[in-house]
Amino acid sequence: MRTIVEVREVSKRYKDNMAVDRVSFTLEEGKIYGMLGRNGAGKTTIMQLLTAQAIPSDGEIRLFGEAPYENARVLGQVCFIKESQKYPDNFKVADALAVAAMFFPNWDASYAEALRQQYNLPERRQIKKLSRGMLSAVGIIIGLASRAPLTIFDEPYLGLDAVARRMFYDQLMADYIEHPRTVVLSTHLIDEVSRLLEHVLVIDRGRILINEEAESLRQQAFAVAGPMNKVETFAQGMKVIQRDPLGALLTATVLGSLGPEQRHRAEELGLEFAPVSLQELIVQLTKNQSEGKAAERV
Ligand SMILES: Nc1ncnc2c1ncn2[C@@H]1O[C@H](COP(=O)(O)OP(=O)(O)OP(=O)(O)O)[C@@H](O)[C@H]1O
Repeated sequence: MRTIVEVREVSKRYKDNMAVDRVSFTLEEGKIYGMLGRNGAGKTTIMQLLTAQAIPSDGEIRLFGEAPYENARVLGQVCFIKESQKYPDNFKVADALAVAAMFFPNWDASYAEALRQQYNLPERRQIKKLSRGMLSAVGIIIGLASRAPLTIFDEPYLGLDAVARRMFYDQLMADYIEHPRTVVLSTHLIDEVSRLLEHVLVIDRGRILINEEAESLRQQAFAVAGPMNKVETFAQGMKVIQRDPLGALLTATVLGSLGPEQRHRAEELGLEFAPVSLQELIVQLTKNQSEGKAAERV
């Protein structure tokens, strides 16, 4: 797979605050990445650096093999949808879509129109008069219909209800399958998007804590469910990272990979395996790793 983004030892300093601290990673063509992390971790700053909206204090960024700054050829291939997008004061929905159509070479006008109708966005309504959720829908439509080879969504769902968010995830998946491209999704709603993510980048205090395929992350834990006492017997001596009781039943999430011996023991006890929550796993790994890193720094 072709590498389309290379970030080498990049830092961004705001006065005495290191928002991004010597970060290196690559993004490959045709993959969906999750950029995850706590508030203030540095995710938006990294996305601004990638899209040339901020300049690194140190290090180097290459997009499609070139430096992105003031490089129209590169920036036409990148679509960055951010939560705080500003539009000119009297812009209508139709104007925002018309400008996007001019900017993005792969723009699909009929797809944009179909999405506009699905999200019930009145074409002639001024953007400043849209509700919060409708404003997010404008960003989502532009992000999807741009079909940009690198599309970045920074928490694109603010104000969207659960039905509309679900619509976005389904549309993203369907359109990505037909038109593969690289997508970066930054979100706090990890469980909602976890089925979409192929690769996970977890940022913590300006550094990368986890840079791993989602599938291999999922294999780092398993969940086992059944009568409470039997689950506890099974899990003795294991690292249980979460216990979800439901009446007399318990689902325990255990860190570690599931071997044939454990599978056999679980079967003997009549226990079942359940899917692991990526969100819970990331919370736990983040906790472990940042505690480890804090200890290293002492
Ligand atoms: N323009 C700026 N000037 C000064 N400090 C900034 C600026 N932009 C970001 N920061 C600081 O950089 C750090 C990282 O912020 P950033 O917005 O990248 O985090 P984030 O991971 O996107 O957070 P959230 O999930 O809350 O959106 C924070 O400490 C923030 O206060």
